[in-house]
Amino acid sequence: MARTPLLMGNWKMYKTVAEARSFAESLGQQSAALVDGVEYAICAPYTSLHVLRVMLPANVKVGAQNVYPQKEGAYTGEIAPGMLAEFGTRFVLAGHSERRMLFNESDQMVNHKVRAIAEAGMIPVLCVGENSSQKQDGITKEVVTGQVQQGLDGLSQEQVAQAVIAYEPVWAIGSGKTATPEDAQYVASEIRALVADLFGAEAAASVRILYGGSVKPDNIASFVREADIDGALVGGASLEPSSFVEMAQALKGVI
Ligand SMILES: O=C(CO)COP(=O)(O)O
Repeated sequence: MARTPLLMGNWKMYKTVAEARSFAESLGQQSAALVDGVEYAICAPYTSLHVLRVMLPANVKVGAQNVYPQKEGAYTGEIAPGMLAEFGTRFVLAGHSERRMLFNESDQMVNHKVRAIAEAGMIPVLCVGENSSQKQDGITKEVVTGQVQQGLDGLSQEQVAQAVIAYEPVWAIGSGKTATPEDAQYVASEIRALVADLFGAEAAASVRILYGGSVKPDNIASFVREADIDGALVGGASLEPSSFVEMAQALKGVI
């Protein structure tokens, strides 16, 4: 497969700097178990980005979970893309369902963030997914492709080729329930087909699509084995170095 698989943790609002340091130390001790041929990343709270950048093994990249889409200005409490890029942040999440729901982020705001992240030279991770009532109504494809179309609007073909899209069904997040690999593959294939329509075949062949939602060491391989799923965005199971390493090991057979 031409696309490098990506195992990405999303720590959400967990871990102090001291806890992040001890995670990085522990992962460093086990770094030989991080199989080659996979790209690794941890999206951490802003406060832990620096310690992770300094202490994580070299093959584990640092990501942020949010950003404000302005270069600078009177935006009390916000963080600009350039501030993240300055010390080596590689990925930034945009449009995670928790931000869409709890902080009322619209598709338009998500799109501004995606553009600002790409313009600052980092890789946007556009998060999309249907909620349970949308799933029951049978409109998963419409919801997800709508979010992707609006989220990527205005990016260049090259920026889309570099980007990451995370398909996370809202009902699967933190619930212990997952999509079936077949359903996740179907949605991922629809996302890739839409990217091909909007940005061309080359961008569609390069963009990485992750599955997220209750991914664990014992189920990650079943998703990443699917043709259009290039990795996983993992919440709870990314918090312990041991389960992060177990997920890396589980990918051995499927890359
Ligand atoms: O929201 C998620 C990652 O962004 C998924 O969280 P869980 O892996 O804890 O279900």
